Amino acid sequence: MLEIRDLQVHYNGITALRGVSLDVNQGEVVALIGPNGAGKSTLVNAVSGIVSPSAGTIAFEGKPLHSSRAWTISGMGVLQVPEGRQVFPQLTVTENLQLGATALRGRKAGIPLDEVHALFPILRERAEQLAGSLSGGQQQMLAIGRALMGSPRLLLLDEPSLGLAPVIIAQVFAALRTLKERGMTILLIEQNATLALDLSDRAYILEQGRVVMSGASKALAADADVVSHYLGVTPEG
Ligand SMILES: Nc1ncnc2c1ncn2[C@@H]1O[C@H](COP(=O)(O)OP(=O)(O)OP(=O)(O)O)[C@@H](O)[C@H]1O
Repeated sequence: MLEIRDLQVHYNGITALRGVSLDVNQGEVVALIGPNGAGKSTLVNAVSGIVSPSAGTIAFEGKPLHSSRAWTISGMGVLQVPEGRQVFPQLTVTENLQLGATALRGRKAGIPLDEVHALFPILRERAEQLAGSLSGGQQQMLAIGRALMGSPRLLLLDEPSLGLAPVIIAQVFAALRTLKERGMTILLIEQNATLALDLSDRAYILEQGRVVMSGASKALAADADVVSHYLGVTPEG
């Protein structure tokens, strides 16, 4: 569904991606893990058209994306939940959700508001509250709900656990698991490799702009090198 080949991105002389190739198949959850500055956000920002690659190709269902604008890409159903949520603080929860539906642009609405409310009941309870007054966890749920209102064919999630308490992370990831069980295709960036490998089918590990390892998430989670480098514990521990 998504095919990335030899992708390179530079920012004013800084090389962020040095030839990354990656695939996401329909119905898969694919995780992208790696340390700070590895290039994870750059990769999803290139997919969604926020940054322009200097070389390489990105194709979604066979159609090239690498020279398309963000507006065109979101209209194709490639929808991003950005790092740091970025909800509209002066709009209500419901208004934020309604804005998400503008990404449909003629495509059929697949996920009605009721379903978003069922997934995140707090968004119904706080429907008329300004988004800026929500807690970080509630804003994360709103940011995911907003993307769902655009009926994503590919959902890009950038660090959904960032800055959240463990109990809230568990709620967010339970909702993501429900989406996965319904067959949603997801590319998930996570610094918390344990969470990412637990949810995903396959994963890529990025370091300094390169893929250093990839494979089935279960196999990676059982690999001693991955455990000691990325899961924050020693193989014995
Ligand atoms: N707008 C920008 N201008 C200049 N350099 C940038 C810009 N955005 C990212 N970089 C640099 O590109 C590299 C990759 O950054 P990126 O944010 O993609 O990494 P990341 O793996 O997502 O890390 P993080 O978890 O910290 O977001 C880093 O060296 C970063 O400093």
